[in-house]
Amino acid sequence: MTAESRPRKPRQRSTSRSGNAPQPADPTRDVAFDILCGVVENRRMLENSLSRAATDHHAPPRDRAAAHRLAAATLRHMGTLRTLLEPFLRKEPPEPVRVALMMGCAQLLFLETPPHAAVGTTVSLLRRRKLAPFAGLANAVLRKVADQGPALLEGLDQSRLNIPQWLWSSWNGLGRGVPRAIARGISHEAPLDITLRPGAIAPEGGELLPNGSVRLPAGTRVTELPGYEEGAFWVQDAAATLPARLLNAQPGEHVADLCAAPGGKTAQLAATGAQVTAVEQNPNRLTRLRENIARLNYPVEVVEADATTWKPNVLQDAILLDAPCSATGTARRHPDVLWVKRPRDLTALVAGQDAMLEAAKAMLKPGGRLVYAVCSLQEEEGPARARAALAMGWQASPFTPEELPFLPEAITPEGWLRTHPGMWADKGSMDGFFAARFIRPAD
Ligand SMILES: C[S@@+](CC[C@H](N)C(=O)[O-])C[C@H]1O[C@@H](n2cnc3c(N)ncnc32)[C@H](O)[C@@H]1O
Repeated sequence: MTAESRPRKPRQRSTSRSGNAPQPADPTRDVAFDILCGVVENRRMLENSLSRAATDHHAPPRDRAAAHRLAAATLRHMGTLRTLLEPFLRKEPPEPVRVALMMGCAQLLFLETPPHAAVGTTVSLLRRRKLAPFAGLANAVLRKVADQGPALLEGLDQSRLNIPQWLWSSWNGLGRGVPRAIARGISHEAPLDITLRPGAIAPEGGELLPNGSVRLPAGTRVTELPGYEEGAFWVQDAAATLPARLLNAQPGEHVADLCAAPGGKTAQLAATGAQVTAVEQNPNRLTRLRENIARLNYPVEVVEADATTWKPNVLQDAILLDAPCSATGTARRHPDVLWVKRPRDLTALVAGQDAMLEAAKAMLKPGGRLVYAVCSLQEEEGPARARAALAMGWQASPFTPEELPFLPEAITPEGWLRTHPGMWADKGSMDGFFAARFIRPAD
């Protein structure tokens, strides 16, 4: 039974102003509901709503984590849930009511919540949120879904329904069958991947992946693993380890990590013995980066700066540019990305990526190496940026399959890296990354 499916003991009671009986408090579902309304109604990213909602509802860490998983499960199956509910709704309900119904359905169909709990808590939620007139509808609809839902699911093309049309079409360019493979990869909660500090011992129960990452079951709380406080490892998806690996930093080299927070790639670079400078602009993320580097105790210089204007004291031997992007490659960990991002968001992101590619030239020694990386599946942010870099005067330095002997299929004919959530399907999948390597030509 998952954390969010456990029947909860009412801790306090809140009285609805609609004149109904007092409703039991349920911070898990209150927080999940707020997160989902933020995504669906305001295109707000899950992480941006979570802290505020958890504070508003006085949700302790356990409820916060359960709310996160419940909201993520609803978002992961949202296309399916909308379609499945359609025949049970004679009139279009207000969007918050639909959100509550989808959350109830997700519990019934994907989280093994007992029907009485899924139905009862949804009815209570609507009453707490001044949506009491829809409580009867929710009761009737969710009871029907509990009965008929599993059979109805079998007739639905869930992979197709759970991916917005514009993303599905954009992924067709990745190859025949790839959009469906990606959709399948996204449909499961992602496991926890960690990268071990050299010489550290893997926590018990972890699976060693071919790239050296250690994979733990979804829902594992990283801070509770032995070795976390001592800095024995850091959180990093298996695919996210590849760009820094392909930069091939050497002991003593000056290496800049542009756009560094929360610092997974910074840690990888520091572990090689290179002299690493981590550049990050966002103050909140900078704090996380500093905390992570302090926990890992690596001698990294952390700089608060804009990567488009930062000037290093010495020209660098190598640069990793992990540019801000649409993050569509991380949809299995952040399914809100699917419903928050729009095609028009790409314009500003692409302009920023080009500005960083241009600026990085002046930071590097002639002959120095640059790896450009994005956790995006979008052509505009990947191959198109690699071509733009060549037009800016960068010289191509293609990756070879021999550099990734455990994943040669991720190296494209152009010598770029392309991973996606359809890869390593038998092992629990991986995030989508694009990377390309360049050399700064001699002047
Ligand atoms: C994809 S994330 C980096 C992930 C990181 N490299 C890692 O492996 O943990 C992109 C980061 O770029 C930062 N960023 C965005 N614009 C920036 C800029 N102009 N200069 C420096 N950092 C920037 C964001 O705050 C964010 O932390």
